[in-house]
Amino acid sequence: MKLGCIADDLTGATDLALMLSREGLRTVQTIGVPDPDLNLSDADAVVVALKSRTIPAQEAIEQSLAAAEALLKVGARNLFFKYCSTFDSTDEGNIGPVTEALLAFTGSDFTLACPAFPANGRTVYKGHLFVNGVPLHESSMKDHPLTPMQDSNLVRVLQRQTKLSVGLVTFEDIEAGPDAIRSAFEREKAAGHQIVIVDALTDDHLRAIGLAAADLPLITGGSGVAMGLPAAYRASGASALSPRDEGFDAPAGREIILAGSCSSATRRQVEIAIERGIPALRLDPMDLASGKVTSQTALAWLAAQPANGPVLIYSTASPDDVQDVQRRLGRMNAGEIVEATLAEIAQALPELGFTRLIVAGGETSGAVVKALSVDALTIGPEIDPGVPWTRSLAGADLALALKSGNFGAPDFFLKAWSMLR
Ligand SMILES: Nc1ncnc2c1ncn2[C@@H]1O[C@H](COP(=O)(O)OP(=O)(O)OP(=O)(O)O)[C@@H](O)[C@H]1O
Ligand SMILES: O=C(O)[C@@H](O)C(=O)CO
Repeated sequence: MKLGCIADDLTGATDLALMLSREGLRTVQTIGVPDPDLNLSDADAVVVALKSRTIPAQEAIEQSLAAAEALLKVGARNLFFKYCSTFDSTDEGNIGPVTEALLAFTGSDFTLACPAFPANGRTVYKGHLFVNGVPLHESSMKDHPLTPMQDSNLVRVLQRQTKLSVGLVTFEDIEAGPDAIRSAFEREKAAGHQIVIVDALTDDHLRAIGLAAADLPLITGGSGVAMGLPAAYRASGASALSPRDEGFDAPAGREIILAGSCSSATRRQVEIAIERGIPALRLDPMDLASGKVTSQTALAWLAAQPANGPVLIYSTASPDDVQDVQRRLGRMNAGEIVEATLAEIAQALPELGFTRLIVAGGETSGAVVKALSVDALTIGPEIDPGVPWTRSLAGADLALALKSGNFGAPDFFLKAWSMLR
C-alpha cells in the first residue's frame, strides 16, 4: 500500500477517497481506525475517516496518531492528513496540532498545507483562501456555528494554531512547475519554516504540486492536493499500482435520501427534490424534542410511500429556523436529537428493503453510517465533484452517497440514482 490517509470527518474522507480512486489508486475507506481483520492487501490507498474536526485538540492528536500507526502497520509508506477545503478550524486547532503530531510521528521536519479544490470553487492565492471567488472571511464560512473562519490569510490562521514556523509558496513558483516547487520547498526550509501554505488556482497547479510533493512523508490538505499523487507514483515507478476495479454494481432495492444538513447547497437540493415530486417528510426538531414525532412516525410514513422511486426524509431548515431551534433546545442538543432520529430511521432501513441511500451532511452521515454498522466502503463513480457512490464492504450490503453539506449540483438528489445499475 502506498498512501495512508487520515481525514477529520466522514464526508471529507469520502471526498479524498474519490479523488484517489478517480486518479487511479485502488482505495478503501474505513470508518474509524481499521479493524485488524479487514483485508486491505489489495488497496493502494486507505482513507481512515475520523470525527476529529471540532473535538479537543489533544483528542484529535490521539485519534490521528492511532490511525497513523494502524496505517503504517498495514503497509502505508506515506501519510496524508485531509481537512476541509474551507480550512475549518479554530485558533486552538485542529489542523495545526494534528499536523505537528503527524510530522513528529513520521520523523520528518517539513510538510505543506493546501486546501485548494478548484472544481468546488476553493482556490488559494498569495496564501489567501477564496470560496467561489470570495475571500474566506467574507464567505458563508464566516458564520459557521463551530468553526467561524474570519481570516482568509492561511499563513496567519495556521500560525495561530502551531508552534512550528509557517511559510508560503506562491503561485509564481507553482506555475513554474514541479522542479521550481521543489526548489521553493528547499528555500522555505532553509528559511526555517516547517509547514508551507501552497497556492493553487487550477487543477494543473495541483498536479504539479502532487509531482513535487509525492515523496514527502506527510502531506496535508483538501482532496485537491491529492490529485497529482497517483500520477507521481506511476511516474516514479516506485509502486506497481493495482489494476483498477472498474465495476460498480449497487445492490437491488429501494432508494432513500436522508438530509440532516442545513448548508445552502443541501437546502437547494431539498427544494428541487420536493419541486420535482419526490415524496418528502420534514422532521421538525421541536416535534422530535417533545416526542410528538418519533422515528416510528417516520417509518410508518415510509411504509405508505410508493416503492418504485426515491423518498426523502429531511430536517433541513433555513439559518433563521436553525437559530430559533438552537435558542430553544441548545445547539448541541438540537443537533443530537435530529442525528439520533435519523440514525434510528437508518437502522430500520435494510429490513424495509432500502439498500440505496444518499445522506446529506458530515455529522449526519457519521450518525447514519454508525447506526448501519458500516465500517468500510469501496469507492464507485463520481456523482459531483467530491461525492462518489460507495458500497459497504461488510455488514448490510448498501450503496451509499455521503454528501458534504456544501457539495453537489442543485439536482444532486435526482440525478445520483441514474448512475446505479
Ligand atoms: N432543523 C434543524 N435545526 C437545528 N439543527 C439541525 C436541524 N437539522 C439538522 N440539524 C443538525 O445540524 C447539524 C448539521 O451538520 P452536518 O455535518 O450533518 O451538515 P453540514 O454541516 O451541512 O455538512 P458538512 O459537515 O459536510 O459541511 C447536525 O448535527 C444536524 O443534526
Ligand atoms: O474538503 C471539503 O470541503 C469536504 O471534503 C469536507 O471536508 C466537508 O466537510
